Amino acid sequence: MSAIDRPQGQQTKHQPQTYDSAFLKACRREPVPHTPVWFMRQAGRSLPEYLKVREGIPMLESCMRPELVTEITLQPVRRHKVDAAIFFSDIVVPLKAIGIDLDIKPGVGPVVAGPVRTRADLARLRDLTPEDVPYVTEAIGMLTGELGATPLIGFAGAPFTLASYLVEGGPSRNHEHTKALMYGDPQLWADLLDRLAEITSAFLKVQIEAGASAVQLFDSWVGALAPADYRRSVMPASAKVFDAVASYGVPRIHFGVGTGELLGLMGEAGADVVGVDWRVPLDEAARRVGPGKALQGNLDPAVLFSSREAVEAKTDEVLAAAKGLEGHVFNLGHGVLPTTDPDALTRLVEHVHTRTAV
Ligand SMILES: Cc1c2[nH]c(c1CCC(=O)O)Cc1[nH]c(c(CCC(=O)O)c1C)Cc1[nH]c(c(CCC(=O)O)c1C)Cc1[nH]c(c(C)c1CCC(=O)O)C2
Repeated sequence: MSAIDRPQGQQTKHQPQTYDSAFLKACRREPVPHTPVWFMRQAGRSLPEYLKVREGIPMLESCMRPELVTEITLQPVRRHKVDAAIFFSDIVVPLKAIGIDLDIKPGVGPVVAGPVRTRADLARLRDLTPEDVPYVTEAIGMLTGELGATPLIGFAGAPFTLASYLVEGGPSRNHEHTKALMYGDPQLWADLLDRLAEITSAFLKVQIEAGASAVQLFDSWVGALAPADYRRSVMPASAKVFDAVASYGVPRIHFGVGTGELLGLMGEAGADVVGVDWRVPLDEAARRVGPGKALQGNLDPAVLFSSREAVEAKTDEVLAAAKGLEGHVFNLGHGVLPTTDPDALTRLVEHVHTRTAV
């Protein structure tokens, strides 16, 4: 029996009242009253109310203010009536919390002052404890009170994607330093990923213990790897993260971009729900992932810039491909693009709910 099949999460401080939500039911592959919907990056620049409260506050600082985090996390739930909230934070927050000198530059992304490329650099990655991120525990406590029956999704960056930022020193198209380390010094690479798996596991545990009802592990850039390299050099670390949180019984979602060839392995790593970008239709994704897993996805976020009719037609295509799935959580194939019309997102939620209502 896998952790997710257990009748009720054991230490469900994580909100027993969310247990019967459509989102958690779909993750558990149980029948749902309608297909649940949430959007990666649903909080953020597409919302005028977000831009207003963030004015003059740097991104990382905003992640450390529990009241602001609570407000920003709730904004898309209020506006769009999505079926789940995602905690407002960033994948580099735990790295910052253990003392890595980094910043999030607007329009660029995370930038690391001293890249991690040697064994001496690795020693800078110390363990994360709950005391390093008190603002996370505090914000989630506030949020679960406000959210009631709506589940909160906690998240973290997967070891490969975090390593890519640390080794490159910032965002990268080709991940050349990262791959140089992975192929050139496999032992140092394995040790780095293992260290990151421990930090990531600790960060997810903090969120679950504070009240998150599900977690998503973002391996956004792992689609840069071939399956054999993924299996050898990445999967053990990602599997370690999934194992570390298995006993909580909360659904574990795994997502990456351009991962069509990796979907089966990403499921095998230990996910209960596999996220799919828009490049592979969900029926084909289900064949690649195999039985016993739910899928999440997968409308191309750029489709939201087309006409209402076109958005509905493309959404219906996604829903048709999802018809026979054991469990489906509707989402975009990647994050909401910053210039998306928020009304298009609200209409999309309503459309999916109406079309799939039983
Ligand atoms: C790769 C990655 C990062 N961060 C994240 C990922 C994985 C998801 C993905 O694949 O997109 C995860 C993330 N980052 C943020 C969230 C918030 C929750 C949500 O989804 O609503 C989540 C889930 C807030 C954020 N994280 C960031 C913003 C934008 C900063 C701002 O609003 O000023 C937000 C809302 C900054 C960030 N942080 C990162 C990037 C690439 C950027 C964008 C840089 C830019 O275009 O300005 C690293």
